[in-house]
Amino acid sequence: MAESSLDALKREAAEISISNVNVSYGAYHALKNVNLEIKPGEFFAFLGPSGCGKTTLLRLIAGFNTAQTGSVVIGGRNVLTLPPWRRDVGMVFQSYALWPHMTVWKNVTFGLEERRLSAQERNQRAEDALKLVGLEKLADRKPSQLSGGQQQRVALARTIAVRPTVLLLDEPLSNLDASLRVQVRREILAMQRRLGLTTIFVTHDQEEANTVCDRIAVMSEGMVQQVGTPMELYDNPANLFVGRFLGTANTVSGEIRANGSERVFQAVGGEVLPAPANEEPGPAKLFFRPQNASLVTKSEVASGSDLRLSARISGREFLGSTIRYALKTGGEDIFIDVPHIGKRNGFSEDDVVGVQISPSDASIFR
Ligand SMILES: Nc1ncnc2c1ncn2[C@@H]1O[C@H](COP(=O)(O)OP(=O)(O)OP(=O)(O)O)[C@@H](O)[C@H]1O
Repeated sequence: MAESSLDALKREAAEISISNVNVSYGAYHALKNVNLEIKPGEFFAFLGPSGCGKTTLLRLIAGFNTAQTGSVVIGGRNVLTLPPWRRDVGMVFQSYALWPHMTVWKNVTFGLEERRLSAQERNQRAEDALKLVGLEKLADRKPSQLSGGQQQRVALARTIAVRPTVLLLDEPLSNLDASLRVQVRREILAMQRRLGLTTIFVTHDQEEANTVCDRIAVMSEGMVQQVGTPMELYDNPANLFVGRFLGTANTVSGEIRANGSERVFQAVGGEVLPAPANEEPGPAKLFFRPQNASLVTKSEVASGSDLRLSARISGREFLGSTIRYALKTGGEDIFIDVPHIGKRNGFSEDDVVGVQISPSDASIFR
């Protein structure tokens, strides 16, 4: 498709600014003082477990929920008092919400008919939107004659045809099977990039958020826990919740103790490791990722400033390029991934080993 054919669909990308938002359903406090800045043209995710408030926040931006306090500013306008149809926001629902008795073409053009557009403009937008999602040849079909992935694309085309300044996607891939999910998420990303449209994607699947989004807000219990790029969140989680939600995490329970002006981490199993001098004494957890530690034989000495735990191997899984060892340290289970290189056999069950972690790859959380 020629680049110029997208002109009918393009708008200037809008910035979204969410400040001090609180939403309650009766006595239930669903969003607690949410603040977020989403940049023009950004592909942004609300990521978190079921019930954390993602959909509530998305519906608030769309105009289907009301807030007790705060503001939602889109492209410089506070939209909280505006009805959904005056917000210039397009939303794609998990269920697609297509009209079953209408053809694909009619589904896409229906929303344009109420707007004061010429027939030529309406047709141009519908044609461009269907081309953009690759469905121009199926315009005469009814939704029941389409696959789930195709229905999802019709829902996208219908939303894009109204030229929103912001695109909101509520778990758009959850009704698709695994291989189609990967394909459609790539298509959504390609479409988002071509239109340069500020987009918010709601998902509970961290892989989905990591692969398509520029930045992610990780949410839990109605609060934004951390905002960052996928790599920032994975490598530098702000707390245990974010660390655990974004991938396999090892935690070792213990306590920060003062040793003169120095601090140590005393693991529940008894081992004592150096800790950053600014840590307050008290219960704590040592956190690190399975691939950020190495295994050494019991007699090997820890190198440089590495932290070192003693552990016993309780199991191993051969994953091809890596071996994932399960270990027990002081009664707790941890996992260490070791690259499988050549034909080395590695460690065996019941071996007592040293687990070495560079201090820069470990965090102390409370
Ligand atoms: N209309 C409502 N009345 C009362 N409680 C509600 C209502 N809608 C949502 N809730 C509650 O608010 C909380 C947040 O719901 P929300 O749908 O925003 O979560 P979510 O993170 O999108 O979850 P999911 O991934 O399961 O869709 C949940 O505990 C939910 O039960």
